[in-house]
Amino acid sequence: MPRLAIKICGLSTLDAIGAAVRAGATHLGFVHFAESPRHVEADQLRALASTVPTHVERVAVLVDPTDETLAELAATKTLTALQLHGKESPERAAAIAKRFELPVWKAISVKTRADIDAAKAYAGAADFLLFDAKTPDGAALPGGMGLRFDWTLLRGVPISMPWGLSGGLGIDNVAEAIRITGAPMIDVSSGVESAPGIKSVDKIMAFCKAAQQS
Ligand SMILES: O=C(O)c1ccccc1NCC(=O)[C@H](O)[C@H](O)COP(=O)(O)O
Repeated sequence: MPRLAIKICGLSTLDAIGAAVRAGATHLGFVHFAESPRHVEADQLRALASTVPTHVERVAVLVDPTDETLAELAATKTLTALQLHGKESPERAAAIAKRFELPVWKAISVKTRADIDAAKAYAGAADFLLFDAKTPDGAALPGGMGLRFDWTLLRGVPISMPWGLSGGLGIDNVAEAIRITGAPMIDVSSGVESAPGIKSVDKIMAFCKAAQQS
C-alpha cells in the first residue's frame, strides 16, 4: 500500500477508471443511489468494476441500503468494500459487515468536533471511517457536493481505526488538506469533474499528482 491512499469516487466510465488506475488511485468508488448524477445500476457496476485491476479496491457507495440492494451488489462479486453514506447506526453497519462479508466503511458527516467524537461509536462495528462534510438539511445528496469542513477539527484527534478525509477536495487544496489533517487516505468526487457526474481525465491525473507530491 502506498504512503497515501487515494480514492476517486463516483466513476461511471471506462475512460475515467483507466485514468484513475494509471494515476495511481488505490480505491475506486461506484455510487449506487438513484438521486445521484453518479448513480450506476448493479449491472453497470459489475461491468465497470470487473475491468479494474485486482490491486485497486472497488468500493460501492450506498445510502441507507436495504438488504435486498446490498445482496444485489454483493452478487456482482466485484466489490472489496461497502461505503455507507446515510444514517446507518453502528449496529446496522456491523450487521451489514457480518451478513455480506465485506469490509464496511462508514461516512461520518462533519460540521463540528462533536461529529468527529461521535464516530467513536463505530469502533468494532465498521472497518473504516470516512470523514466528509455535512451537507445542509434538505440537500439533494449526503455527499459528492464539493463541500468541505474545517480540517483543523481533525488536528490531534486520536482515531483508533483506519480513516480517510473527504469533502471539497480538489487539485488546489489537497496538499493543504493532507498537511493539516495528516490523512492517510483521501477521497474526491466533484473536484475531479467537469460537470456533475462527468469525470475529467485531466483533473483525475492532476489531482493524484498533487496528492502524491504533497
Ligand atoms: O457522490 C455522490 O453523488 C454521492 C451520493 C450519495 C452519497 C454519497 C455520494 N458520494 C460520496 C463520496 O464518497 C464523495 O466522494 C464524497 O462525498 C466527496 O465528494 P466531493 O466533495 O464532491 O469530493
